[in-house]
Amino acid sequence: MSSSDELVIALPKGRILKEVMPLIRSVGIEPEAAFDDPESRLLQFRTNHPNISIIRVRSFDVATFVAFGAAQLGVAGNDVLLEFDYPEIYAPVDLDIGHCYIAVAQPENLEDDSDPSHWSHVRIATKYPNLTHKYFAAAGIQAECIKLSGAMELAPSLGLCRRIVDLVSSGATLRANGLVEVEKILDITSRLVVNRAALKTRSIELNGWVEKFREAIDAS
Ligand SMILES: Nc1ncnc2c1ncn2[C@@H]1O[C@H](COP(=O)(O)OP(=O)(O)OP(=O)(O)O)[C@@H](O)[C@H]1O
Ligand SMILES: O=P(O)(O)OC[C@H]1O[C@H](OP(=O)(O)OP(=O)(O)O)[C@H](O)[C@@H]1O
Repeated sequence: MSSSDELVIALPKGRILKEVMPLIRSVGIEPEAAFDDPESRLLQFRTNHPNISIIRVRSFDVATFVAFGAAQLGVAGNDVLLEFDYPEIYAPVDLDIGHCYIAVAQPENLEDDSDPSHWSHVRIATKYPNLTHKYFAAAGIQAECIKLSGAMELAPSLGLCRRIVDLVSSGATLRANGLVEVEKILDITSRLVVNRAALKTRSIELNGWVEKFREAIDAS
């Protein structure tokens, strides 16, 4: 499957997929049966539109596939978009799904100064080193980031660092691991993303899909 009029949509395969699929279906895109078969090892799926396929990848990789033009459309959280900050990605529609926020957290029994405005240097475990670095730099604080891919909440109790920057939704993961939120950084939702070059060369087609997603959100 690769011709110049093929449209590839990159979707995140993790927790957000079950919120994404009703939207994909509401704009009239239905993947082939293998998409819902847990035994299937397929990674690219045909749809009811002969020129449209769906790939299912890690949420960070959605941004990379779209930025490099390997996929023309996708769905990604603004956590991922801000972390990469790819100029090639345009994010025109807030899909109003994947609601959570990014926060700084630390052990509830941490004795030192927990007022961020008093810090000059912090060591932080996070999946978002660029975003974390920029956030603290804006406040004149140098952040030394230790990149993890998940389970950040383990880092303080095992002595990797004292603080983490991670996503929070219900707060249950922080609580279960003896951490408390110190500062909220940013609200997060998932966005429809488009490769900017493709938007120029295939503007009627891609703007048409952008409009359909907008209408689906407005109607929901
Ligand atoms: N607890 C949460 N509640 C709501 N949305 C979340 C939550 N955690 C993450 N998200 C959103 O979903 C996206 C994907 O989540 P996450 O990075 O945790 O992936 P995952 O489901 O663990 O899968 P993978 O690591 O394989 O990509 C995040 O980028 C974020 O925008
Ligand atoms: O506030 P809560 O409702 O507990 O949600 C927050 C958790 O959800 C995400 O992790 P996820 O479950 O996706 O696992 P991960 O550690 O692999 O990213 C995030 O990284 C937090 O750990």
